[in-house]
Parts: sequence; structure tokens; C-alpha cells
Amino acid sequence: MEQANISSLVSLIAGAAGKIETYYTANPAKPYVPPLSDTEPHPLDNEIYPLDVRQAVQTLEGACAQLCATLVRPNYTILNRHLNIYQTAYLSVVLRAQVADVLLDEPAGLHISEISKRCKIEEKKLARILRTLCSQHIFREVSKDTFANNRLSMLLLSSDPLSSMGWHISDEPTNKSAVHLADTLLDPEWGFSDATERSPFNYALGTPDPMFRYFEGNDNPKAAEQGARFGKAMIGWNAACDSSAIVTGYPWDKLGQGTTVNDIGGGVGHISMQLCKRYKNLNLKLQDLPERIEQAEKDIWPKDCPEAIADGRIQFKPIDIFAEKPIAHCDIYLLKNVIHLMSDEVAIKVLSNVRSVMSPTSRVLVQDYIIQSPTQSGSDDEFTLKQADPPLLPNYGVGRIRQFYTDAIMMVLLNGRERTFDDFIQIGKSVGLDLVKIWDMGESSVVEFAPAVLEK
Ligand SMILES: C[S@@+](CC[C@H](N)C(=O)[O-])C[C@H]1O[C@@H](n2cnc3c(N)ncnc32)[C@H](O)[C@@H]1O
Repeated sequence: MEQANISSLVSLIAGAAGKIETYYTANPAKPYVPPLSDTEPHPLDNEIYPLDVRQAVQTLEGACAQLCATLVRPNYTILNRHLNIYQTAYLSVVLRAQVADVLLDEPAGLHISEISKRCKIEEKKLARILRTLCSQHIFREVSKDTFANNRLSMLLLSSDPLSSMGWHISDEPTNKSAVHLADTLLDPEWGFSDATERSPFNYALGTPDPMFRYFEGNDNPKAAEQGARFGKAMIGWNAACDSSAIVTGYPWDKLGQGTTVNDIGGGVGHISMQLCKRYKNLNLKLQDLPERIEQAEKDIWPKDCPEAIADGRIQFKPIDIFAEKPIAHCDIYLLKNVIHLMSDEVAIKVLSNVRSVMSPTSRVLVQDYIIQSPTQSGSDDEFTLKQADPPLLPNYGVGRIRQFYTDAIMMVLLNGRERTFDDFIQIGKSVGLDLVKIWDMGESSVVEFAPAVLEK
């Protein structure tokens, strides 16, 4: 009779927790793990985790979840999963009512009557919502009916870009579209279509425009506001998922003076700007839809990186990647969190447009998740990501769940998808690109392609 391996999971948890604690205690400025009640940032909060610490975090989250799923009665667990919907609904309320902002600079907390007055939500209802979130370690009930911020609720402040991502997920467009996922998939016409404009987003919002077109906001101020909010949201996403790791995880400094990097679908240029500031050998080009490029050129870069404009190290050029070719003969074409927006058919079209303007020495860098299977898939090698040790699921289970949630976001909003290693090889092959290397960025990965060598 096969038995669950409880003690191995417990020791994985102990080992991973110890490793993370050591990482904190080695920090010279604040050599301790801050308590949840602390509202001051810790210097490590926005540091990119070293790979071994990242793996410890994934092991901790994966093993805790696997241990609970194993030991706790199944009907407890499944019922709680169904009830998760209320966490999203409650987060939406506190974001919209800006509760964290109201509690800012109130270390002793505020009585619910005062919070209610300032947030314009009925007192007893708001208390129930806050108490539920406190029980999930978001906010703190200091004494009965008096609430304060804590380490987690500080990330709900309207000034924090992650709160923009919270709005994007818990409100329109994501939440409303996700509610219609089952309807869309069970619709005999919509469910079997890979067309971008046949996604649950279009089903739910009743618009024929793909989400990013909709975000351009033509005659629709609400959509334009959501689009601008999304630009900020991506900054929060990148910080939370360490996806800026590409800034230090790829050998940019080894590239020659004047290397041109075209950040295609680069949004307002959050990554380009970091590359520009850090590596003086790089010249950047930023291409995105007109609205984003205008925001970048007129608003963001003059404020945050005027020196790049003065030195002519940044070029802004709008593009519709579905219909146009990018600027030709760049050394590097970076598509970060862009290819996953697309079905295979569209991704092939976009990448073949890129391929058609590449020089023989150009490279394409695609940064997305590489989907890992929950079943063992041979041994780790230079082209695969490290698998977890048993009894953990080989893909770390809940420890790497964001790869699957991001895949869900793509399906719901755009009929896009995250891809496996084999999917990437296949897509590359079909447009004349050969795989050079997989760069493990801790959570997502960078797939480097070069023009395929033609066989004589
Ligand atoms: C998920 S965001 C990624 C932004 C940025 N690369 C990053 O990782 O922070 C996708 C970007 O693709 C852009 N995009 C979507 N459709 C596009 C199109 N047809 N042409 C050009 N850019 C597009 C969006 O405006 C958005 O900035």
C-alpha cells in the first residue's frame, strides 16, 4: 500500500525556510526577517532573488501546499478553493475604496467608524471584509474594530504599481472576463476559435477589439484609463515576478559598443530604460502601439531618463506588430511578455516579420514562462529547467503556479498561451530561427534564437 511521504515534505519545508531566513539575516542593513506587522520596506523586498533563494521560495510554497493537500480532509480543501472567489472580491473592494491609503501613517490603526467615513463604505460590512483579509495576513486588526496596515497591505497603496495590477485582475477586464471563461469555452463557435477577438474578454465585454486595441481607448475613456493603468501594472508585475532579471541575467555588458536592442511590445519602456541606464554600450529602440509610445516619448522618458533622449540613445517608433515589420537590422530583438499574448498562428506571423528584418548576426530574445509539466520529464539538462526533488511535484506545484495562472490570463484576455520548450522549438523552426540557449531567469525564462543556418 503506497503511503504519503509526510516527513520528507516537512523536512523540505524546514530546509527551505532556513535558507530564506539566512538570506535575510545576511543583509547588512536589516539582518532579520521582519514581522508581518512591519510597514517599513526591507532592503530585500525589491531585490532580485539569487537562483538558490528563488528555488527555496518555490520549494517552501510548493511543499506547504502539497503537505496541506495531503494531510487535510479533501472536502475541506476543495471547499476552500471554491471559496477563493471572495478573496478576489474583497481585494477589489479595498483597492477601489483605497483602504491602505487611508491607513497610511496611522501605525496605531484607525477605528472602523473612521475608515468607513473616509472610504464611504458601510461600517459593519467593511469591518467584515477587513477581518477576513486580516485572517489572510493582509491588514492587521490591532484591537477590536481598529485596523492598521501591515507588510502585505502596504502593496495595496494606490502609489504602488502592484495595486494597478490588482485592479487589472480583480476588476475589469480580468475578473469580468474570467467569470465568462466557462461560457466561452462551452460555446461551440467561440470555444473552438483561436482568434484573438474570440476570447472570453470579447465575450464578456461585448467588444470586437482585442484587449490591447481596446486599451487604446478610441472614444472610450474607461478603456483608455484601463490601458494607462495596465502600463503601470506591468511595472508591479515585473517587480513581483523578478522578470526584470533579464536586465542582469543576460550578458549585455559583453555586447559591442553601439549594439542596438529593439524592445518590441516594450510598453512604456520599463525594461529598455533599465538597460539604457545600466549599459552605456547599448542603443535602445522602443516599439509598441501608438498610445503607449506617445506616453513613453512625451511623459515617461523625459521625466525618468532625459539623458537617453539628449544622447540619442533611444528611438521611439509606433508599430502594430500584427501588420508591420519592426525596425530592420537591429542586433537584438527583445520580445518580453509579448509572444504569450498570441495563438501559435499569430506568434508565427509576428516572429516571421521579425525574422525578415534580421541581419545574419541578429538575435531574438523571447522572455516568457516555459511551461513545466507536473510529471517527470527525463533529467535536467542545459535546455530544461531544474525539476524539484520528490516527493514535490517535479514542477514545484504551487511553488511555480504563476506559470499556469499567467497561461490562464492569456487564454482569458487574448486567446494567447504560455508555451513548453518543445512549442518554442517548433515555432522557431517554422520561421527560420534556431534555438541558441535557454536563460533561466528564476521564474520566467529567456529563449534565445538566431537565424537558422541553411543546410547546403
Ligand atoms: C504584457 S505587455 C509587456 C510589456 C513589456 N514588454 C514588459 O514586459 O514590461 C504587452 C505589450 O504588448 C503591446 N502590444 C499588444 N499588441 C500590440 C500590437 N498589435 N502592436 C504593438 N504592440 C502591441 C502592448 O501595448 C503591451 O505594451
